[in-house]
Amino acid sequence: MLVNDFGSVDIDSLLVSGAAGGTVSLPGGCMCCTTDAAGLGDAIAALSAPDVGLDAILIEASGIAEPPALIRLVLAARSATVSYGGLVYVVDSAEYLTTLATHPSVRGHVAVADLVVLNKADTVDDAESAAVREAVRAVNSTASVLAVTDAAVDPSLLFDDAPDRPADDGPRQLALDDLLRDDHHHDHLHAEFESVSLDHAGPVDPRRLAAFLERPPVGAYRIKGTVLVDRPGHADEAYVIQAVGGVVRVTRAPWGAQSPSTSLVVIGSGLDVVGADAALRAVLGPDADDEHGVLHLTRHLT
Ligand SMILES: Nc1nc2c(ncn2[C@@H]2O[C@H](COP(=O)(O)OP(=O)(O)OP(=O)(O)O)[C@@H](O)[C@H]2O)c(=O)[nH]1
Repeated sequence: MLVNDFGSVDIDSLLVSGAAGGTVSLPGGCMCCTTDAAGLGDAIAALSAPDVGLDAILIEASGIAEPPALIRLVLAARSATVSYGGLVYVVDSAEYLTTLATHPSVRGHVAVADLVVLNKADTVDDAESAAVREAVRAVNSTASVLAVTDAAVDPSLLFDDAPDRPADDGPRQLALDDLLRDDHHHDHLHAEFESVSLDHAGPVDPRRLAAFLERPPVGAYRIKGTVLVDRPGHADEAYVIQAVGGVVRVTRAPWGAQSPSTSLVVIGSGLDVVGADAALRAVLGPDADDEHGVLHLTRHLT
């Protein structure tokens, strides 16, 4: 976790104690005012080295940080081992409308969020809750919006299970897959989210898939999967898709034991499941006369 607190940037050395080198410090003050992404980029690069073994890096911005600037810094830090995981904005349901009146700039923060968590749902009645949701929707018509108590968000909305680890690999930091596994053993105290999936033996239309990923359905948080692009020179390996809030990452991977096919899932909250399902199915193809359409997908290759 990278914590950005009012001008001084510190990484809690305990939280990254398993990381190579222990603590990484970011000189230069508040991330939102940093004109040069090097400090943050270097820290993200150090933390994402495969031997460090972190599953995810969470940057907690202070209340005054500028989310658009933070997104730019994180996007600039993308690499073969780092992809953008989305901007989550946590709202105090009881205070949000008052805060909007006193700090109108909050609208600009909510506007760029990929997931808006309406926390403290237990402190508002249905009418207040609906008014908060409407105020969020007024500035952000596409984000996932999830009302919760105690900020209890199902981690599967945000992350995938990590690849299998050895069953007993000794003392180490708690990993996200431990959390996910553990979570499945409990009653779901957190709000439910929706998902829509597609498994198809055939290929996609790459131009339509790219458009779908770049402009995801309302309420979608992330889209992932592997797809077959049935064009000469493209079908020999899978295209592996990850997208959050229109930020698309595409890589190639061997089919291995899997026969070439298409498998996609859209995960979100406030998702129009029927509409998202129809939009997802509409990416199947390909259009026979669109030989250059694949460029719309390959331009996202990393
Ligand atoms: N009733 C209620 N109280 C909550 C909920 N979530 C958090 N709180 C309380 O709100 C207070 C603030 O919670 P924190 O987790 O410290 O919030 P924070 O945003 O991290 O605060 P900072 O340290 O200022 O960044 C605590 O007293 C929590 O117990 C909720 O869903 N319902």
